[in-house]
Amino acid sequence: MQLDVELKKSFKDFTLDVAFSLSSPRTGIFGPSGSGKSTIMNLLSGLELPDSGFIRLGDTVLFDAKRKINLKPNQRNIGVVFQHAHLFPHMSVKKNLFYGYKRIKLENRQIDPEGLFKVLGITQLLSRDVSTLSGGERQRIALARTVLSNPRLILMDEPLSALDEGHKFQIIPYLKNVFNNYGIPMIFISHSVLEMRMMTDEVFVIQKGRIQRHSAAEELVRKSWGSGLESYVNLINLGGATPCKDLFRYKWGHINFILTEPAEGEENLFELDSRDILLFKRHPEATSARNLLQCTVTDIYSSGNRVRVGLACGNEHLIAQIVSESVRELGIEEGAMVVAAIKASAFKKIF
Ligand SMILES: Nc1ncnc2c1ncn2[C@@H]1O[C@H](COP(=O)(O)OP(=O)(O)OP(=O)(O)O)[C@@H](O)[C@H]1O
Repeated sequence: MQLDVELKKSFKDFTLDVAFSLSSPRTGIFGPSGSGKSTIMNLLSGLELPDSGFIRLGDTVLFDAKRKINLKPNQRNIGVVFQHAHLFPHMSVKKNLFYGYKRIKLENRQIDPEGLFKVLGITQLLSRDVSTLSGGERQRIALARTVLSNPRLILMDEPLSALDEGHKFQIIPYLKNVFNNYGIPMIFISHSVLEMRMMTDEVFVIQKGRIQRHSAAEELVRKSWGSGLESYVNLINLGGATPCKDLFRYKWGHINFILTEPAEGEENLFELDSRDILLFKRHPEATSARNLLQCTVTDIYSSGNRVRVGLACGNEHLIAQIVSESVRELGIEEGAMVVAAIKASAFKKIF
């Protein structure tokens, strides 16, 4: 699916002026509060009228100021998930879900509801009253309702920001499942670097109504010193574990990791704080760290007295954060060989 956009919109004290084309089906729009993220969503979905420009989705022109084309929101076939799930409070989950579905033309009902409910893990919630649901459950219902309308594109406007950290991480696998199962392209808005990294492949960075940068999500995170993140967090997807004495062995490419945490199923996402990776020039003689990896330094980013060191361990990549004094002492430069030491307890399970 191709989306090409060129839009201008002025409010009293703010002007949005953006032009972009999506090349990835999982794209993020990232920027600080007031930068114009929601305005872009509102223009794309047809809730706001642009002053000028065009929006093309595949071969359909949704808006073209010059040609005076402006499809109504319900003609655009774009689904929107907002920060707060707008559900009918007096109806059951099932009634909420089928309220819109029944109004969809038969030929457009291409999503099997039962299958979708399984993918989103909401089958057991169907008879519940909406008022009894948690925030994360409500967002999954809102997403199900959007997907049932069989949209060509889903816009997610800060869908996780109203959730606490625990619920946020619980819902992310469901969002990914929907994407993996139905392949509906999505634009994900957030000012969280971590969410960008987990939910998107490429990111448009917007500031003061203009697109400042277009980069891979991973690149954004690696360079996001100024975003308030104290340190970089490595996200590591590991399969099932085998017990190893009283610890657990996981495979990561050709590497074996020893962790304190057991696996739950065949997909386990762990975070590893870049500050929890110690670097040595040579293999240390004796250490309490259970994981010692021979790595090549690939990148070095400095900010003040802190330095992020990109490491290649075979085909896998990690980022360590050390202080600039250590960089000098260890003679760390691109291409240098180092040994990374990681404690078994440094891996924290997200889901
Ligand atoms: N209808 C409107 N009338 C006047 N000003 C508006 C209107 N909608 C948005 N704005 C202004 O446009 C600017 C961008 O708003 P927008 O909601 O797009 O930002 P955002 O990046 O989504 O912010 P946040 O992350 O806080 O939601 C803000 O200064 C906002 O006050």
